[in-house]
Amino acid sequence: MNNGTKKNIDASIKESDDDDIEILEEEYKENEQLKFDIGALSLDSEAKSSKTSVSNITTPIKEPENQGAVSLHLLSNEQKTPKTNIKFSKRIDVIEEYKKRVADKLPLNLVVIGHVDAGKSTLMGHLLYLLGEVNERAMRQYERDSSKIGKSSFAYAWVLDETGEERNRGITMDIAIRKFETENRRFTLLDAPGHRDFIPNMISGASQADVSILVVDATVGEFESGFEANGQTKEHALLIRSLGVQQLVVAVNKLDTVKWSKARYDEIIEKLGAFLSQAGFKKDKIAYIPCSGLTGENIIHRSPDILNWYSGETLIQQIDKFEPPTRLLENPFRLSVADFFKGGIGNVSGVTVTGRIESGTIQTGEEIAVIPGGERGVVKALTINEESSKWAAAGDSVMLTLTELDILQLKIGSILCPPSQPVPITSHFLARIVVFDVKIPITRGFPVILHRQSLNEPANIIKLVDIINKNTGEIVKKNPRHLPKSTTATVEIKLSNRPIPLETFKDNKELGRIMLRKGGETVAAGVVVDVSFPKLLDIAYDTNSHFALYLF
Ligand SMILES: Nc1nc2c(ncn2[C@@H]2O[C@H](COP(=O)(O)OP(=O)(O)OP(=O)(O)O)[C@@H](O)[C@H]2O)c(=O)[nH]1
Repeated sequence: MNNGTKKNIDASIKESDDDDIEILEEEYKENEQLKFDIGALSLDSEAKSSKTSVSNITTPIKEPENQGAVSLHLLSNEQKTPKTNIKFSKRIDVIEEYKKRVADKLPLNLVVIGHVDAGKSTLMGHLLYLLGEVNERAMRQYERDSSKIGKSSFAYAWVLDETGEERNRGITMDIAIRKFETENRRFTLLDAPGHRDFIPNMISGASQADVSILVVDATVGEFESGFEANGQTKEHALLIRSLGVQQLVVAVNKLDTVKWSKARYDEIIEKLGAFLSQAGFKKDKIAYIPCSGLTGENIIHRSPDILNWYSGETLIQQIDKFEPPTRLLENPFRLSVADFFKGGIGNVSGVTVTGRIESGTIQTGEEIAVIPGGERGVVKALTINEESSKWAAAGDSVMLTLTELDILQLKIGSILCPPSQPVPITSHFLARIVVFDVKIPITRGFPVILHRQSLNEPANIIKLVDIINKNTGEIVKKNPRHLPKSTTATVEIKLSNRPIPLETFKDNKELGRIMLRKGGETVAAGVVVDVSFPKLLDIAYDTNSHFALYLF
């Protein structure tokens, strides 16, 4: 294991706690050797992969046809076992450059979540305005235009809700991205839609986040409807925790509607606190801020006669305290494609891909492969948050213009990676999941939509392997017939239409997280344990040619 990889693993160990979702991650930390043993399904994939020499030999990896019937498919060993200890002869020492960049202010991706109409866009729009990110003229224009259509209360929300449809409907539909800085942090703000119809967009945005603001509406009845079974407060909080977000600021918003009542504030934080601990947030990683996005109270300033019972931080002071996340800088480069289009950045022609770098680094001039497919392209231009750059690193949301690449080879959710270190693709894998508040228990064959970053694909839970005691990690039942709510379990999942790029959590904690949804509700979240399914068949295996024959 190289030092960088070890550092990443150590850091993720430090972050762990002992809650439901954390239990999944615990499995990995007990394992310095990175051996993995799940009951009868014992394997030692890291040991195997570390023996694999990573050569320059690369094989175009073709996406196999639909797996309705049994089909034979060739994969290279390299694809199966990406390794991290490769030295690139890069022109720029990106890790050094990255250190210089963050020495000044730490970059963080911040997602704002919460039930529909909790006031997310208004709060963040107002915050951007108070920070000087929206100029006076534009703000006055928003006020005039919103009042013209009888929606003057939405003026601050319009800073973020930019499309006509969003403004007319008064709801956020897609993720809005803005930048702002506090004294010690440089934020990329992702404003997520609260409406349940747009949860896939919310997942896509939240999967890019390091930290989060959860906005709750303090209005009598509104907090309650966001918090009940069908409300998005709980679902969003569970989703972001499952996506690896550990630090949370809860904005107890619209306190103006309850006359700045301390009793109401206390009631809300008590109810939420109990739930958030269950959802896996550590108490010392959650901060509660009383505020009003509409009046601006306690965003940057506080009037002592309004919140006279509160002496804590303002919203800005609190978010300035978010801690730096662990970036997988030394892992192989991985970018999950969030979107793509024909045309390039500036004068460069080509195909442009947007997404977040999940791990590793990239610089202009480098060659990448698109998985699945194996199509190659060369990075000709790149921007980080719309600013031109020669390089980018894990955690950056980027646009890459690629030349020599056929746009037809791109799909949302494809992974860009170095041709010598391709991400595995799989249509059948083993995962450890936590079952959410499901009405009907999960049974064998259960159909789901699998989410991984921006990718969503139909799949089935084809085998319930075991149920695990969430406190001890021990297997309490093998081959269960069903998985009721709150169970932690190991399951086999099979993609219905096509194989997808996926990595185990221990190889890449960003690409190794999945979310399972059904009928518009999130039914489970978890981590990928093994992607080398079905097991290698001894039909043909030629160690010299670096090829293994797999049966899908
Ligand atoms: N009284 C009061 N109203 C607020 C406050 N914040 C937002 N609102 C109002 O609540 C409504 C919804 O606000 P938005 O900011 O669009 O809510 P949202 O959470 O972004 O909505 P979605 O993104 O669609 O989920 C608007 O009418 C706002 O003016 C507040 O602090 N006090």
